[in-house]
Amino acid sequence: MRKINIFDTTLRDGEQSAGVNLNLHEKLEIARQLERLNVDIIEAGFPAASKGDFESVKQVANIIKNASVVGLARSKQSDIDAVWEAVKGGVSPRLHTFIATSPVHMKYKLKQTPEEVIETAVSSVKYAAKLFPTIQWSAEDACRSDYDFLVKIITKVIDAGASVINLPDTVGYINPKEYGQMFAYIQEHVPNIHKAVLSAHCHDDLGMAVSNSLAAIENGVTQIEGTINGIGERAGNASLEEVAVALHIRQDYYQANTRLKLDEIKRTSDLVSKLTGMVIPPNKAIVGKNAFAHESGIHQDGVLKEKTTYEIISPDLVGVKSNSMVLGKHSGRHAFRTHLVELGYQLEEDDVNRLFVLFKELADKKKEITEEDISALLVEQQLTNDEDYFVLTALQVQYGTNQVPTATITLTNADGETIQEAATGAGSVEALYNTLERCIAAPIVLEDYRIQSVGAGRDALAQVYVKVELDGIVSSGRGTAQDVLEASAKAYINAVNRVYNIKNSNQEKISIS
Ligand SMILES: CC(=O)SCCNC(=O)CCNC(=O)[C@H](O)C(C)(C)COP(=O)(O)OP(=O)(O)OC[C@H]1O[C@@H](n2cnc3c(N)ncnc32)[C@H](O)[C@@H]1OP(=O)(O)O
Ligand SMILES: CC(C)C(=O)C(=O)O
Repeated sequence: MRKINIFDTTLRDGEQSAGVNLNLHEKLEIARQLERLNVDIIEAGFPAASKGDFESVKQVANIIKNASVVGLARSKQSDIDAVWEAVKGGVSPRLHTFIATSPVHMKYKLKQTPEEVIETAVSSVKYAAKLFPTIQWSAEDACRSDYDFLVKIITKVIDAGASVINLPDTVGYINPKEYGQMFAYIQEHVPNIHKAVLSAHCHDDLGMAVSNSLAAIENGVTQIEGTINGIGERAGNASLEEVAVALHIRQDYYQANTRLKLDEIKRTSDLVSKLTGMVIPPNKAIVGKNAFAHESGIHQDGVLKEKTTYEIISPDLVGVKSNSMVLGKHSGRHAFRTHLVELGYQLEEDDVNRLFVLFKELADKKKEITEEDISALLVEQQLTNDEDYFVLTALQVQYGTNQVPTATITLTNADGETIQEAATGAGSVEALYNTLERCIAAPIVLEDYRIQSVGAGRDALAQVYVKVELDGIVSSGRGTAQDVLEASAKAYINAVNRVYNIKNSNQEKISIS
């Protein structure tokens, strides 16, 4: 059985999904869960991109003990230095550096000749080799590159010190047969390729990212890069849970496996979905709500007689629980704490106590509290170290079938001042958002609004995700409440607060001495 290393880039390429921006606490929470899932490598960010990115890579490197933490860098000394400063405190620091190798990227983007690109790549790997024990080098847009040019540059970067060679399908263009052939060609023609681990990194523009990753494995690749739930730039990356479960279920065919604890998959997927606001489609393989639901009579009959008639994956395998314990207003601190641990959260006693108070408040309003409610509560209350520039103090919305909806809102700003405004709209949510825009006194464009219920039942919590644009910065926000309008207001304010936090963290680009 060949061992396949899993390189998780949820925190880097995953965060490149339009509208997703995770704060430091959220990144640390995801990193801890990735460690529980047992991924081999965590790409925690691009340290040269901003002070915030630098800090989060650094903190992830400091807390993760069972995976190698890597940062991304262009072929530039300042980017490489930023990665080193961020990851050097980690147990197994790594660099991931890249340069584009396709004719279109070299000519129009980099404005370099192929020979100059080789020179840039080799000199940056040589420079990095003085700092890093492990260097991964990627040929950006490898799949649209000339294969003989790839042979030439790969041979030279391995000689310069790279020990992992990644050939990404940056634009999601290739198909499985071609991707396999490309890796076969490289192994046949690069004389020193035995000194390097081969890695695949696929995008899903044509819906082939997972198939391409599996084809790469069939052709000698031993490292797969991807993200949880397949999030990422444009149509996303290869979904790691799909790759890992495909290898497990079809070991007979692939003769390869990962180290992942597959029963941590569902929890990881839920956490990433909640924190990024990227909702999982119900029919998504492995982690979708319907992935284990048998709907039609003939299927149900078959499953009742023998599960394997229609079930190739057991829900338990990936951590999907059929029976979740229900908490209510009579539950005590022990049951609550046990529940948090089962959900994978290790919190300080003070945080447990603080959340317990909120849990009791919710339990007074809601008959049964499910795991989903607790996760929503946690995500809402726990994972924010952002500064609150605006806090919702009071909210009133008037709505009647023959009346213009009107909202009145009171906010408190960072200086402790009270702001009160009222405005109308075509509907209640529009009235609410027109009023909030007045309170914040800045032009805010609402780019996306999504609402879903947390769990089932009439008293289910409402969870709202919004995407707003303010001063050229796009940010997502979320809010949870029993009332949909309160959840809508909270999500909007959360997104605006995040814009101000991003503006602050971007003001100063890091400079490493
Ligand atoms: C395929 C991928 O996913 S690559 C990773 C994508 N991730 C990101 O871009 C992270 C977020 N990015 C950022 O914050 C910014 O783009 C920064 C800080 C990295 C750079 O910002 P800026 O200095 O303002 O440059 P900008 O982004 O406008 O342009 C990129 C520059 O890097 C150059 N560049 C691109 N890739 C590379 C590379 N691998 N090596 C060296 N230079 C590169 C471009 O040619 C361009 O150079 P130019 O200014 O001389 O034309
Ligand atoms: C930096 C590289 C690996 C990348 O993200 C891509 O090419 O898609």
